[in-house]
Amino acid sequence: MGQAHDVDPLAAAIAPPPDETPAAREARLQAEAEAKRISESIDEQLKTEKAALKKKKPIKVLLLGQSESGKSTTLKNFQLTYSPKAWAEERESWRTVIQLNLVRNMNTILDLLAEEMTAATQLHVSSASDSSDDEEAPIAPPSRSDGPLRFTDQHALLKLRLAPLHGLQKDLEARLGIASHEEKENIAADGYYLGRWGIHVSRPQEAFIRSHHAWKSQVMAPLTGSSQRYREMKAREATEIIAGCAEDMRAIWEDSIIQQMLRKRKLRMEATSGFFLNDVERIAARDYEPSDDDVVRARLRTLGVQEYKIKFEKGPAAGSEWCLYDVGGSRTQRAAWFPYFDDCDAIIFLAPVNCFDERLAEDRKVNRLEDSYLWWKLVCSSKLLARTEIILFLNKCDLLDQKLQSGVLVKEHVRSFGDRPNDVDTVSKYFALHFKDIMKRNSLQTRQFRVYYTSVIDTKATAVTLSIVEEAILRAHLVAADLA
Ligand SMILES: Nc1nc2c(ncn2[C@@H]2O[C@H](COP(=O)(O)OP(=O)(O)OP(=O)(O)O)[C@@H](O)[C@H]2O)c(=O)[nH]1
Ligand SMILES: [Mg+2]
Repeated sequence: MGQAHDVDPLAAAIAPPPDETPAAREARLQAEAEAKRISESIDEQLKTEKAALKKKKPIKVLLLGQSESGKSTTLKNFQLTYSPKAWAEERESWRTVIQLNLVRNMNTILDLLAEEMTAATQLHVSSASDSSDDEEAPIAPPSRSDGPLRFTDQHALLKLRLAPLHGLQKDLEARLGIASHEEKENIAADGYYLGRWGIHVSRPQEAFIRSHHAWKSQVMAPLTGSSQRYREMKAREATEIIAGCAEDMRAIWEDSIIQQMLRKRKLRMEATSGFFLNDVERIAARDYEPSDDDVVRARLRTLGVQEYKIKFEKGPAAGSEWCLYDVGGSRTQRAAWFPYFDDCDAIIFLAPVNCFDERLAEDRKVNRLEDSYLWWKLVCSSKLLARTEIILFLNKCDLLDQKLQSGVLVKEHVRSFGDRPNDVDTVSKYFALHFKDIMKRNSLQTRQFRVYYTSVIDTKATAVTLSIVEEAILRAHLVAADLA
């Protein structure tokens, strides 16, 4: 009885008949082998289809790095290099942003001028000690070691004539759907210190975008009837005001007392984001068309995470679609990065190397280079990114070069640098070694350290870098698909 229970009914059902002839056995074995072959080929096909599907999925690339590291500028380089038709179609929409950048540059100077002129008059009236508490001041107060600024009536006149630019700034922001006063606490805390000698001068408040679709459609989307006429009228009005102010803007910018004032305030306008004052004449022309370089240099802060789909028109990835995610880089926005780590093919991490002597406005105790190291470590050690390709752009090498040439010594800010030569090559390689070391220590599995020394406002050089990066990302995507 016990034995009867041990017989497997299925095995019994498929077992060959006890009286099977050799010919029948041969036929059965052949049929079984054929069935196995078909089953294996179906499995193989399923695997290939799954991999093909994964390969077809858009490649996802995340651009990470602190604010003003150059993420949005890198994204623009991707668009310019790989999607030139779409880029050309959008170029026009950047005119308003560039006008806004220029007007804001000038208003920064006018605000300082107003402050200095008031201070100069007060100096005559009273010798009362003004507060030296500059923590909250948007721009550093005048340094007392500089000589007095000898303003003339001409300065007062220019200031008066350029007064309409304040209203125009608001108008342009409104046209772009920009909320420059919204979330003021974030914005106010988001100015870096541009002090040439490490003295902390925060940059003027910036406007930001929530959605690139939104602002582009504000200036580009076809409208009808009175809305379209109103928009065209506002655009013409802005162009006219700027054209009318062009000469005065140039006069202010080139004025020696104004330059002295900026030096005194330790504000290097040329190093600030979205600087266009050297191009006043060109941009203020009524028929101004933004050049590729202008668009690449135009500055709009990113808020949140912006998704860009780029259809590659050329290169090894031609025909494929990539999803690039451009994120806001200030500290308050970094929590929004994490959900995008999942299912991401590659990360391009931007670290500005010129900022070794600057501090975060969000936290004035934190050095900007240290902040990059910290977030690089977080990215390298993330479990979700364990198999993601990570590429490092040590960016703003051009500004690093300028800073070193102006006499800033790295060893005074990064003690471990010691007595190495204070040149751009040695300094950037030294920083790269540190990033490499962090990656090695913190990656969950061995990964290749891919580093590029970039100045992403140089579109030609960046196109070359991107072609190498493109291949690496493509390869990583295919390998990941085959492993899926
Ligand atoms: N000189 C120089 N300027 C650069 C370089 N990269 C970016 N910039 C400028 O730096 C400013 C900030 O660049 P963005 O690309 O807007 O910075 P971001 O990382 O997107 O900043 P958030 O949107 O605030 O996170 C812009 O005005 C750029 O033109 C560079 O390599 N060299
Ligand atoms: Mg950005």
